[in-house]
Amino acid sequence: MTHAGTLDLRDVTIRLRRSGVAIFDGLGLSVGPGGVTTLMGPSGSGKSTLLAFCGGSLDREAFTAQGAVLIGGERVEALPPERRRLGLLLQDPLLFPHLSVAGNLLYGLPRQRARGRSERRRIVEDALGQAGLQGYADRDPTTLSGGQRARVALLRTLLAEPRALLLDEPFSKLDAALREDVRAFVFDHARARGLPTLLVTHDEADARAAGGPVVLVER
Ligand SMILES: Nc1ncnc2c1ncn2[C@@H]1O[C@H](COP(=O)(O)OP(=O)(O)OP(=O)(O)O)[C@@H](O)[C@H]1O
Repeated sequence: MTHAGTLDLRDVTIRLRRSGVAIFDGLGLSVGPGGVTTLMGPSGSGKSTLLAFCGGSLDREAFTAQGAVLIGGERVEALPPERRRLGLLLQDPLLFPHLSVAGNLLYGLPRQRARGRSERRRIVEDALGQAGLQGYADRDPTTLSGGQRARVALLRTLLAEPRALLLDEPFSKLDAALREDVRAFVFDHARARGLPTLLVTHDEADARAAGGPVVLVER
């Protein structure tokens, strides 16, 4: 199933509440279906803050924010995070330790998709097969390697059928070889599904692999 659309930010201004300093002032950007836009900039320049604004998890006690976030033309900035249908991946893949790999994968699955036990099993096996993780359904996620956890976290995000991806340094803890594999896996999926993707990274190789425009965020 594809969820083609664009991710647009319009006239986004985010200020530190205490000082009134603007971290972003009238920012606009547009990511097309399957495109990846990379945000780069020094530590503290506001990259994660911008993703939090898009995803609906901005700390409103610390920041004030104005502007629009549109997914496929629909304004979402006033919706609660779970209704924005954005896939967020962070540096540390957060898998639920009390659930199996299959339990983690099925966690965000839209209810109408997984009717019976065998259907759910098929969805899990298909997803694991795509990621080279056949046979991992019943594993305890705490026994997986970093790269395997990263893949499971990505599969879980994709199975939840997001309309766009927000990636906050999701490759930075992986060693070089694995990093290339997981990166290709993420970008290939984003392209194949037509998902617009915003990537935060400090790594120029990530930006090159993403292939899209790079936005430099200044302090
Ligand atoms: N909860 C908070 N309360 C007050 N200030 C905050 C809070 N979170 C972040 N900041 C400030 O907002 C600015 C932007 O931080 P942010 O984490 O978005 O930067 P970043 O570019 O993602 O940095 P890094 O590359 O280190 O992850 C920084 O000046 C930071 O100190």
